[in-house]
Amino acid sequence: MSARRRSIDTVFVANRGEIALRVVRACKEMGIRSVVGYSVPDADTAAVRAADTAVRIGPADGRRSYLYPPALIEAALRSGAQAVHPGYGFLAEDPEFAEICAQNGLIFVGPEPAVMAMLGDKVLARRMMSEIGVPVLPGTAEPVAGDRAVLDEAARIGLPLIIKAAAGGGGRGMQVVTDRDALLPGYRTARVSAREYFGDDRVYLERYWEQVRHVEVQVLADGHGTVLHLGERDCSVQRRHQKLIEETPGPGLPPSVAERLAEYAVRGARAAGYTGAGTFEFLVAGDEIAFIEANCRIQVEHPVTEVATGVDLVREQLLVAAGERLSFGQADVRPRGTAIECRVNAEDPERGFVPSGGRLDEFAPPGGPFVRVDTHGYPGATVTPDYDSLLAKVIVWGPDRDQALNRMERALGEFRIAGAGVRTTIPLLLDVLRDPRFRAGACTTSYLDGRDVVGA
Ligand SMILES: Nc1ncc2cc(-c3cccc4ccccc34)c(N3CC[C@@H](N)C3)nc2n1
Ligand SMILES: [Ca+2]
Repeated sequence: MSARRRSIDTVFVANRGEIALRVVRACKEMGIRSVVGYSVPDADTAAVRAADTAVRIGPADGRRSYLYPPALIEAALRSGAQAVHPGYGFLAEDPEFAEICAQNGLIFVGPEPAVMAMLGDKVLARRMMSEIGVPVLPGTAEPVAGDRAVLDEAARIGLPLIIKAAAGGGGRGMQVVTDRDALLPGYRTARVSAREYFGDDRVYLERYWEQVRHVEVQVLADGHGTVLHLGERDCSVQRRHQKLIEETPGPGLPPSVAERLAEYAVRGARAAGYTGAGTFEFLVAGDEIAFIEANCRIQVEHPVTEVATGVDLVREQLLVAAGERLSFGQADVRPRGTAIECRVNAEDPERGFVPSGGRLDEFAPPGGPFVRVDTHGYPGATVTPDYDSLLAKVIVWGPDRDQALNRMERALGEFRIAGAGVRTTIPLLLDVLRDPRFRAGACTTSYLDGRDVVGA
């Protein structure tokens, strides 16, 4: 069934920070009116300043603003919007919110609610991918229920294993179990975390794969049967499940493995009936691949793919949401060179990465050839640690990885950020960029945990 075309002349942005500004910018370039919803502390942010209009949606507390559908829907309807862009985080992957938008005659910029619900359930997503022949790790076909089941399934799967929330994502609440005695305590902890973080305590087991790389594939699908991939992003350099550096192509990734990853992602998106921009995450070691989860949102690191391919993913999201056919095919997607993103967080690396907001007395992003900075910061802005600590994303392009890395080092060195109490992760990023092991492209997911790196 082909999507019908629906005209969008106003978009309500149900988000904040740099991604809200990113959506506003795409709207401006498309001649679409943008309306940003903001909470009290966000009244004078870059996104509010850039949007055509802005509507206050509630207090600082996310549960009564960015996470509160009645406030968001009411603001969207009052602003005359036909569509709601959820960004990432908050309600971006919440099927109920997508459903509420539809019930109120609003186009939700993302996949259908049922598709989001299926892919957002990690057990269902794993099962679907396995059924269409995509490799997954040994694990449970259902959420585990009860101590006996945990012990039996763990004996079948083997150790080490990882316990994950079925409704989870991004690594939050995961428990890695290396010996049998830690199984039941790990199971209980995982269930408490799952209930606390996601309001759903179902957990499942997977064999834990160490010394792997974390590689995700960007897909883009319209409502007329076209499903494309836009290449991969290596996200192995993370700290406590917070990605620090993302890059394309995957360093040392054999082309045959990259092709298989892309094919698996397209196969999964097509099987799920996916529409819009989505990401399929895999673990990779050598030529071994395992699917782990899918994301139904635009991701923080989407600029890496935009810079390498020249495709504006937010523009494409809005066109697909309006029922348009994609204007290009797979043969037109030709990633070039190397693109790298570093996330600059307002955290203090010297003090355990505690959030370190404050007034930005000095804020001068880098520039020069092939440097892009996506940020909501500006001189005089106050960065509130009320929400997340992401302050800026520095993305660079180079004809090869070495030149891109040199450019990133130069750009980060140029970034001037100062203010009372404001600290950022730039020093840590520079350390990583200068680390010969990172330069050699040999980092696995355990790199920053102090556990070492292995050959690519
Ligand atoms: N069966 C199995 N084995 C190893 C894994 C390794 C990761 C992983 C991926 C990237 C960074 C990590 C840092 C610490 C611990 C784990 C990771 C992982 N993640 C973490 C976040 C989410 N996107 C998927 N799932 C895994 N699953
Ligand atoms: Ca995820």
